[in-house]
Order: sequence, then structure tokens, then C-alpha cells
Amino acid sequence: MSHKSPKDFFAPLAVGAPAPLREIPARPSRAIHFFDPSNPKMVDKIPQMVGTVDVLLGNLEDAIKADNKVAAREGLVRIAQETPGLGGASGTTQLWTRINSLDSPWVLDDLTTLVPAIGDRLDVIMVPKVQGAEDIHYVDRLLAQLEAKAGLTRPILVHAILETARGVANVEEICGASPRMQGLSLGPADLAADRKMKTTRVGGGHPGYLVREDPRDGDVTGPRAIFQQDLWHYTIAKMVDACATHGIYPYYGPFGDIADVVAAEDQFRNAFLLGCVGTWSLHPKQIEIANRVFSPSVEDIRHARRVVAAMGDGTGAVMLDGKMEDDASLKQCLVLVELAEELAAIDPSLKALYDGIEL
Ligand SMILES: CC(=O)SCCNC(=O)CCNC(=O)[C@H](O)C(C)(C)COP(=O)(O)OP(=O)(O)OC[C@H]1O[C@@H](n2cnc3c(N)ncnc32)[C@H](O)[C@@H]1OP(=O)(O)O
Ligand SMILES: O=CC(=O)O
Ligand SMILES: [Mg+2]
Repeated sequence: MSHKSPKDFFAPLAVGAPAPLREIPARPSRAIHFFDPSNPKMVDKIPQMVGTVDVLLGNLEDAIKADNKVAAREGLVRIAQETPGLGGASGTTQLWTRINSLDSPWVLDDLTTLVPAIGDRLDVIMVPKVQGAEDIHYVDRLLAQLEAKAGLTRPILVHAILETARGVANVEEICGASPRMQGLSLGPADLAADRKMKTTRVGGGHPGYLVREDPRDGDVTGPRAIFQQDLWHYTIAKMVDACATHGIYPYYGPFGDIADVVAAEDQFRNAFLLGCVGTWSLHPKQIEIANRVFSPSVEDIRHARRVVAAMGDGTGAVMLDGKMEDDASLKQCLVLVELAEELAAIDPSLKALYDGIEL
């Protein structure tokens, strides 16, 4: 197997294509809100959503009827061209798309239509059902050719959905396959099917996946507490480690029980605590949940700032509220403080909230 040298990794893959980025910018992306660009009711709502959500994603893949694939692609081009503030270097809300899968009859037209028409507005292309580095290499080279032809000056980034067993097995090589790699999302619905899990849901837990308290006084039929377990813990943790290793960003994916706002919040918070930077939103009501969960709380920021202040030059150990703090807890606190600063820079209400914190 041949490998590129490090310097070649950052050379454009087509003459005239923009130079790859050396670092993926940490742009807030708490909610990646999915919409169907062929659905007039959803499309009508897009202009008002700009500025209220970090990412708007025009979905072209699953959930778009086969008969509407062309209308969705063309609708996305119109939306990108006509919606102020959406996507590109000056956009207040990022514009992403999810293209059709690489084995589908639509994906080539997706890429050859979108890049010339709206490549300057598209921030990230989400690629579904990625199996290994070879899928990213294919998209990488094709994007470079299309960017060069369109005269683009900014590389379009690539995000892969982790939704096949082989993709999970190859997660490291996927993350490191191209300097375009921006991040990964968990795709629990397709992943469950591909793994032959015996579930029928889009993300979230399952009442049958549990641990049960031991019998009390040996009575196996008596009352015993049960604790539902997280079906996705292993995959999310694996994804977070792979992304952190490669300097890219991990996301939870879809939570399909739109009515169950409480369980959605739990699932999102678990992902936030494990290291994810955001999640998908499938319905407008999930945006508020995601924005809240993926923004550090006032209590977390107050505590983090107190630790930073108490640690002085960052070395040694101190006691704060009966707990030992040192370099390692300081580093955790700095993750939260830096995230709060990034979010405050784009969200005036969060800025006011964080600025008003008294230590
Ligand atoms: C496993 C995966 O691949 S997940 C990713 C693929 N799936 C998706 O992208 C699904 C996206 N979401 C949807 O298609 C829809 O939200 C559905 C089908 C789940 C529910 O749609 P509805 O039954 O219309 O929901 P509901 O009646 O609550 O909608 C309320 C309003 O919000 C609008 N709306 C619903 N979802 C969205 C959305 N994602 N973006 C913008 N507007 C939306 C509806 O059009 C409706 O508008 P109206 O008040 O003008 O009639
Ligand atoms: O595309 C997402 C999934 O869960 O499948
Ligand atoms: Mg899927």
C-alpha cells in the first residue's frame, strides 16, 4: 500500500484547485438542521431560520422521494443563490448539503451541479454511508477538479456519516483520508440496519437494552430497578476518539422521535458530554434543544472560570470547594471556556449570559 508524503497531503488534487486547509475551523455547529429543498413549506421557512441555527443542510439523500431528487437539487441551488446570510465566507448560518450515496444514480449529478452553481456558498458536503478511505478519496479528487473548473478559492469541506459496520471499523482511516475532512456524524438508523441490530428506531435508546438490579433477598420475581443502557455509547466514543486524534469534529446524528423532546435532550446531552460538538435537527422544535444542550451552562462556565483563576500559572494543585484541581481539570475547564467564547462571538444572548457570570 502506498502512502502520500505529508507535504503532498496538502497539495491541491487538481491544477487550479484551492489549497487544502491545514486546520479545520472550529465554527459553531450545535444544530445541523435538515430540510427538504423540494418541499415548498420547508423552503418558505429557510430565510427566517438564517441566524437562528448554526447550520442549514439541504438534504438530497434518504427522506427525499426518488421522484423529487432533481427538484431537491435544483431547489437547493435556488435557495443558496437567493438567501442572504446563508453559507460562504460571510454567511451567518453555514450551508451544508447531504449528497446521495456514492453508489446511487444521483450523486454524480449532485456534485457536478452543486459545485459550479453554488460552490462558493457551500461550506460542507456530507457524504452518507462512507465505508472507508477510498470513498473520501473519490469525493476529494472529484471536488478538486470541479473547484478548479469553477474557479473557487475556498475548498469545500467533507463530512462523513458513520452508518455502516465497515465504516465504523475503518473510522480512523476515514478521518485521516483527506485534509478536507471536517467531521463525522453518527447515523444510527442505517448503522442499526447494516449491523442487523434488532431495533426499529431512528436513534435513541431501547427499553429492552438494560441492566437489572440483583434480586433483593433472593426473590427473582420481586421488584428490581432496571436501568436502560445507551445503545450508541460504544460507537460515539469510538467516533469521538477518532475525530479528536485527527483534529476534526464529531456529531450525534438524527433523533427520530420528534414528539419525545425529553429523550432527544438526553441523547444530545450524552453526546455533548462525551465530546460531540453538535447534533442533527430534523424538525424546527429540535433546534432550540440542540442550541441549549451544546452551549455550556452558566454553572459550568462559572466553575470553569473559578478553576482557571485559582490555578494561576496552571501548574501545581489547588483545593477548590473541597476538590483537588490540577493541570488536567484545568484543561477540561479551558475546553468549556473556549467553547463559550466561540459561541458568544456569534450569539449576543449567550454573550450577555456568559458576561454576566459572577465568580
Ligand atoms: C435517518 C436519516 O437519514 S434522518 C435525516 C433525513 N430525514 C429528514 O431530513 C427529515 C426532516 N424532517 C421532516 O421531513 C419533517 O419534519 C417530518 C416528516 C419528520 C415531520 O413533518 P410534519 O409532519 O410536516 O411536521 P409538523 O406538522 O410538526 O411541521 C410543522 C411545520 O414545520 C415545518 N417543518 C417540519 N420539518 C421541518 C424542517 N425540517 N425544516 C423546516 N420546516 C419544517 C412543516 O412543513 C410545517 O410547516 P407548516 O406549519 O407551514 O405546515
Ligand atoms: O442517516 C442517518 C441514519 O441514521 O441513517
Ligand atoms: Mg442514513
